[in-house]
Amino acid sequence: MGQEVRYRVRGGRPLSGTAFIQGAKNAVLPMIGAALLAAKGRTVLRNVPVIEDVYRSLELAEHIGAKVEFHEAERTVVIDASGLNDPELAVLPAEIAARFRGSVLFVPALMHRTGRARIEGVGGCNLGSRNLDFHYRGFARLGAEVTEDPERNHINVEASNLRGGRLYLDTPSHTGTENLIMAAVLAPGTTVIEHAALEPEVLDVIGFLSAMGAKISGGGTGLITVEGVEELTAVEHTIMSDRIDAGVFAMTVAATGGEVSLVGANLDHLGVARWKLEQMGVEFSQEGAVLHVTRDPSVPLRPINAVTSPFPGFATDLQSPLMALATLAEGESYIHEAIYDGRFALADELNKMGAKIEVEGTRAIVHGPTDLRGTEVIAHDLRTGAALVLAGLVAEGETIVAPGYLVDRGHAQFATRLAALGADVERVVVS
Ligand SMILES: CC(=O)N[C@H]1[C@@H](OP(=O)(O)OP(=O)(O)OC[C@H]2O[C@@H](n3ccc(=O)[nH]c3=O)[C@H](O)[C@@H]2O)O[C@H](CO)[C@@H](O)[C@@H]1O
Ligand SMILES: C=C(OP(=O)(O)O)C(=O)O
Repeated sequence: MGQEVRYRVRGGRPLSGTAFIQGAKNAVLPMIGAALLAAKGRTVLRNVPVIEDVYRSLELAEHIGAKVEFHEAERTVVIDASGLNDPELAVLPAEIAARFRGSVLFVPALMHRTGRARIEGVGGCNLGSRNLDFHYRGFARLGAEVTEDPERNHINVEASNLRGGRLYLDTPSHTGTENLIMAAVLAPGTTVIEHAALEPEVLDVIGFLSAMGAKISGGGTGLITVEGVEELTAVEHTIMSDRIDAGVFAMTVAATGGEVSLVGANLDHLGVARWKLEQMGVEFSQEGAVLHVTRDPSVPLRPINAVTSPFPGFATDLQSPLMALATLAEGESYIHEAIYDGRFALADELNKMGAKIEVEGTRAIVHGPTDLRGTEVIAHDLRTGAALVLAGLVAEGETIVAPGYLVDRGHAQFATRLAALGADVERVVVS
């Protein structure tokens, strides 16, 4: 039997001090995929979060022929993709690819560098249905042949002759936008993508690709135009800070009370989450690249209504910690999950801790305030895990959150960074 990671949390301490916000998971994963588009040279990525999804992504890059170095102490990744040209290796095997969502972001590099790709599985958080039809339909409109092998559950992509085309997304898919841009950057001619995502990570990826020599305009407007170029160059890039990590830390301070400085956090990147937290009683002040978060524990938190939507709307990835926070607010909070049809697994876990949450379809009513009690709870996905750690920090007694691997997928040194603020939390490895 392998090792299992758990988070052991004891509640009751206010937080204070400084937390360092990690580099963005949802920016580094597409950038590792984008680095593979450079046929020569070495790409250097800085401010890389030391998280499980990055390890999986680098394993996958090596598997298809790239050379990678992860200098963890320096949070720096070096990628040499000059060896990525063997069509026999153009396979994303389920044992790696099915463990994280970002594996789908390797398809454009495989299409351009080897002319083909076989996808044996794509993972990610289990949040209900998570289709990839926008990606595959877009690749097909650029000239790829995409076929499904339903018996083996594989997708085969043949892409010897990609060219620009007119593309659209039914909804502004985050990785869908990144993937279609990456498929277009080396395709001769002009590509136009309508209804593109506006997330800050998408803009960071566009900045990275542009530094590599790609010609992309319209980032942040919803209508992106890409002029295909012949080659891209390996460059150095510093990953933006992770707005979801920042949001989780801000909500944790909101829960425990206290005063914390978040180094690298950008209030503008929180979108509507900023206004919702302010309505609940959190105070923010941005001082250059440091965000101060304060919550007076003697003033009760106010309840909230929130509906998740693409940026700058309330981020679905912050919906779980918001639900945990709402259990402490004085009154009823209403949460509508409008991105995913299965992202309320947290409610039952919080109810085990004494919360009173009713779920009907994609809507939840949180009846607060409740006194949470520590117990053993299940992290069904990455943000459920983080939200349960948050709940544990205000619960009476001890809370055990497992499997911790899911938290480690997206939050680097989570326990260490919380403990530096005074929290009683440990990451425990059991065999
Ligand atoms: C690695 C990464 O960046 N992950 C983020 C990314 O996921 P991801 O890019 O997978 O999320 P999308 O924006 O694509 O998904 C949004 C919605 O569109 C649907 N859809 C998407 C693509 C498609 O081809 N067909 C389709 O129907 C999905 O099922 C979902 O309901 O954005 C999500 C929404 O902000 C975040 O929760 C994830 O943290
Ligand atoms: C849903 C998430 O990630 P992924 O898309 O990588 O599963 C997340 O980060 O909360």
